[in-house]
Amino acid sequence: MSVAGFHEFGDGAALAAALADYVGAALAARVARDGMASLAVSGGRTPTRFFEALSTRDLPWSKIAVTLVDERWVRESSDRSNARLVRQHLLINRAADARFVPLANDAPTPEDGLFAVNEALEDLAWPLAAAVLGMGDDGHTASFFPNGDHLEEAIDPQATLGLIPMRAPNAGEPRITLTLPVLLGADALALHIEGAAKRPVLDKALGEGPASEMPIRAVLRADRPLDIFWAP
Ligand SMILES: O=C1O[C@H](COP(=O)(O)O)[C@@H](O)[C@H](O)[C@H]1O
Repeated sequence: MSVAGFHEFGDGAALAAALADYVGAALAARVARDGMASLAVSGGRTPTRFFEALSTRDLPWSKIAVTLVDERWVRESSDRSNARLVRQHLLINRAADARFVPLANDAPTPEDGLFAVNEALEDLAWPLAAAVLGMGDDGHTASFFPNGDHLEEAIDPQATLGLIPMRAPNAGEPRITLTLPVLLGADALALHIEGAAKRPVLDKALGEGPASEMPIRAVLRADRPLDIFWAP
């Protein structure tokens, strides 16, 4: 286990400010070194406050590209779209100058759209400067779902594909997700968890058991530093 820091906050606002500082520092360092930087963020319900805090940070946003760690294969008009969340809550204020590379397109399935998404991702500065993961109540992260049809490939530390479709009983719609090695390659890797109900889920994930049962374990057990940001 390689948790570099467990950062606990009294509320989501304090967490959002600290996580924005953490991600902002990683982005600024990469732009200073390479002239450009990439950030991959999670969707779902949790990141809204963090996105809004990050959007106000004084960063060289025109040199920063934002993408997602995973996406539901829905149109951006759907309120299930992670891209929609990013556009509404992150690509605003100062961050409106950032370039956004979504993980979904108009193709009918993730398999049909995969090639075009991969092509778009090629333009990003790799490895990621920062990746921010979330965690679902079932212990999934990104779209690494229990019983996912491509879970084994997605969480293989030696995975050769960087992006993979995923279908799972509890995933809702078909998904697309960055794979474990791409996420672990980020300069800064954060796990953002909010809500008292998720604390026992995290504690269970930190215990013994297979990663297939709680795929977040693949990240928690990886041989690289991970910073956990938690608030009740
Ligand atoms: O479906 C997803 O869920 C997870 C967790 O979301 P939350 O609503 O419990 O915060 C999220 O990290 C992932 O990006 C998203 O696609």
